[in-house]
Amino acid sequence: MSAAAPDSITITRPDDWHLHLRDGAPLRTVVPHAAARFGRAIIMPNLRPPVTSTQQALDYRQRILAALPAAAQFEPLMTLYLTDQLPPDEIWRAQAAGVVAAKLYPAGATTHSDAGVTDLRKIGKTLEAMQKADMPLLVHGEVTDSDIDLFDREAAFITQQLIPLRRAYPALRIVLEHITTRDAADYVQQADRFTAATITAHHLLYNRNALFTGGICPHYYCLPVLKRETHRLALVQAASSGSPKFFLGSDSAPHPAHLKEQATGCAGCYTAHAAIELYAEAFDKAGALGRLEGFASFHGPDFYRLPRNTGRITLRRESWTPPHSFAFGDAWLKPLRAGEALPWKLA
Ligand SMILES: NC(=O)N[C@@H](CC(=O)O)C(=O)O
Ligand SMILES: [Zn+2]
Ligand SMILES: [Zn+2]
Repeated sequence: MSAAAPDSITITRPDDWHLHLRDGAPLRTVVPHAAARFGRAIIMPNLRPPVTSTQQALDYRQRILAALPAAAQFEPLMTLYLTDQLPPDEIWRAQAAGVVAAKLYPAGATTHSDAGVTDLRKIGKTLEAMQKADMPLLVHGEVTDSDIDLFDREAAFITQQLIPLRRAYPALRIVLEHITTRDAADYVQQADRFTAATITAHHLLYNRNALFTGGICPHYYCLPVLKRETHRLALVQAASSGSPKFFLGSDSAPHPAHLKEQATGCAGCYTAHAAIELYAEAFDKAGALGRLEGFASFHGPDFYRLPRNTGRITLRRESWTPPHSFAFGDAWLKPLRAGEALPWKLA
């Protein structure tokens, strides 16, 4: 085939800069999926109870490592969950112990965010410590105000919260996580070098029609929710632009199928079983496979100031079909594209 549409692509081993692994028995399903693809992953701290101390992060890290297959080489990069009460000292303790970032969940914005921050003014001292320690702040960027339309909550967060935050802590490295709108892509693109964003595979592949095609489809429901096509196109453009501000964060967020399929189904799409394959599909569709390596393997470590991985992975243009479910502790997990063919396969 021509160079424009190769049948295989070999790239530096990628990393996942936004990943939910959960805890307990489900780790045995989720951790091997991530470790087969990625060298490292930023592990989200929204457990119940949340990971709010250095010791909890270190203990959680051990449980993740214990769930790794024998030959796997995978480094979980741990994060702290910010609350109104997190003492600034904890930032220094965490950094000394190798915790790489802290996560801002506006209280009530998403899954397991009830212990999150109720008002940014309450965590000023902690943010100051982070800026001084040069520890990145990871942000779920949605306002929680019920007066704001659900589809506008990311754009409102940028104007109401992020721009003032950016101004108040100019040297704080901020990652706007899982961006879903043209507004966010434009904001990050024009922001300074201390600001970056992650983009999920599902937001590159789908618009909000996926939620309602043929009936309500809870396995496409995540937060921030899928947006209209113009936004998806802006995300594809940002991800494949070559800009170092955008990098891979799958936001693979497993929930037992019965909790997604009930009357109030919970938010989160599971993609860890095929994450890099789904990104390859999105980049291929955009005619931008040549830009996948920068997005998946270089821009993240460069922003986090970590070395790039040295190993490589190969993806082949070869159809395969993810199973209908995976065991998930005592329950079942339904992966994205369950039972539907994917065009790219990990060699
Ligand atoms: N993305 C989601 O829809 N859900 C995530 C939380 C989050 O990343 O906001 C989860 O933990 O389930
Ligand atoms: Zn989030
Ligand atoms: Zn997430």
